[in-house]
Amino acid sequence: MPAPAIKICGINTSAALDAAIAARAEYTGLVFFPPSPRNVTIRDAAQLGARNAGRSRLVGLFVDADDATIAEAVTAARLDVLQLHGQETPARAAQLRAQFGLPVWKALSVAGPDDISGATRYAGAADLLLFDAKAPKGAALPGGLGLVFDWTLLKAWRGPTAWGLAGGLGPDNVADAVRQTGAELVDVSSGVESAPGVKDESRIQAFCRAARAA
Ligand SMILES: O=C(O)c1ccccc1N[C@@H]1O[C@H](COP(=O)(O)O)[C@@H](O)[C@H]1O
Repeated sequence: MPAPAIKICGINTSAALDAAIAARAEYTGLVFFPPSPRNVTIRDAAQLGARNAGRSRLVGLFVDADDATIAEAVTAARLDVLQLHGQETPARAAQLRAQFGLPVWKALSVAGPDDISGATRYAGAADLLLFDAKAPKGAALPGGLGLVFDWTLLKAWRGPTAWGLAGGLGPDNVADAVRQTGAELVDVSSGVESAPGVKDESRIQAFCRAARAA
């Protein structure tokens, strides 16, 4: 089984970006969602994009954002990928892909078997599906909560679209997650932090090492 690609999300400082790149994460993520403790301003995003300078593929995370918000972020940070983490429909995903000419990753909340089977509706609209745990009703954020879902549900996944695993991953469970699911990509945010929004360099390194050793 090939090692999964790795995305470290919620990068909001130069030190965190450098740590993710040093640990050879293929993707780094910037959160453009003001309620998140990981939210970056356009000014931060521009600085991080310039510092990244193509060393990792930069993913912009949006939650039901409008076109102007996405356009400003794409330009400022020189984003490589759009991650849609809200209620975006297949039509909206396809429209954003065409409009910005960038790959689109659609995050899907998983709580039961229907959430896996329903993902096929994004075939042809999204370039990658990111299966994440469903946030509880009333949660402040739709992701980044450190919640794990039942990975055995993924055994039923039969779609044609590339996919990745997110939700409650960390240095201690990522190898098991990869072995159990065969995920092509793993995505982590809170599991490599010392506090919400504060990335921990040693946890980033441990996560990447464990994911590759799976
Ligand atoms: O990280 C956030 O603050 C965030 C905000 C809004 C939507 C998604 C968010 N994070 C993404 O959620 C998953 C799982 O995160 P975690 O590893 O369980 O903390 C991941 O894709 C994050 O990028």
